[in-house]
Amino acid sequence: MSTFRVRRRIEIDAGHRIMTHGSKCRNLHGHRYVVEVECEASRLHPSGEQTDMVVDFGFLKDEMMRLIDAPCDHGFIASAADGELLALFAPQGAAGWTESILAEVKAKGAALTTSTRMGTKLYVVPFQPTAECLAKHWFEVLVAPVRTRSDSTARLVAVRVWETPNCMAEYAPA
Ligand SMILES: Nc1nc2c(c(=O)[nH]1)N=C([C@H](O)[C@H](O)COP(=O)(O)OP(=O)(O)OP(=O)(O)O)CN2
Repeated sequence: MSTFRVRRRIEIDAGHRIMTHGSKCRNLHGHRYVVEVECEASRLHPSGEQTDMVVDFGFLKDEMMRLIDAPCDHGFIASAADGELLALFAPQGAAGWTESILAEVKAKGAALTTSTRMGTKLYVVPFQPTAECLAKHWFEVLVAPVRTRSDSTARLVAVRVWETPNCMAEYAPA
């Protein structure tokens, strides 16, 4: 049986910190993240606007921009467990702000807000924002849209996240 594979990348700029890191990554810092998705199919579309494709690269870009770039580019990605960091973003005098963010993370798997002390973009996730965990998170948010946009032809098989040109993590469930 044949297998066709396609890959699509986007790049975003975002801040984060790894609060448990034993060294420099405890500091607030940023990366120009490269995020790559890989999809495969055993057959190409036989007809329609995606004829002879696994999935239109443009459709992959649309979904990556909607689900990764829009919430995270030029934002800060924070762990819901990083109370000291969330306190920096909490608006002064806004009682219950942290609790409502944590409730949204629990209900939806992540929370996006610009209602922060400086009005800046904050994306809160229920894990430490390592490259490994971000790859898994973005896999989970993209798996259904890839299926839908490809009319069930393409299957998302891997998400890769580069923090630097030299450091990459991959999530590819068995
Ligand atoms: N397995 C992982 N290790 C580390 C992660 C991670 O997400 N997964 N993250 C970090 C830090 O966020 C750090 O910014 C990147 O690590 P490091 O290689 O130490 O950074 P450099 O700036 O030295 O990278 P260069 O490519 O050499 O410029 C740490 N570890």
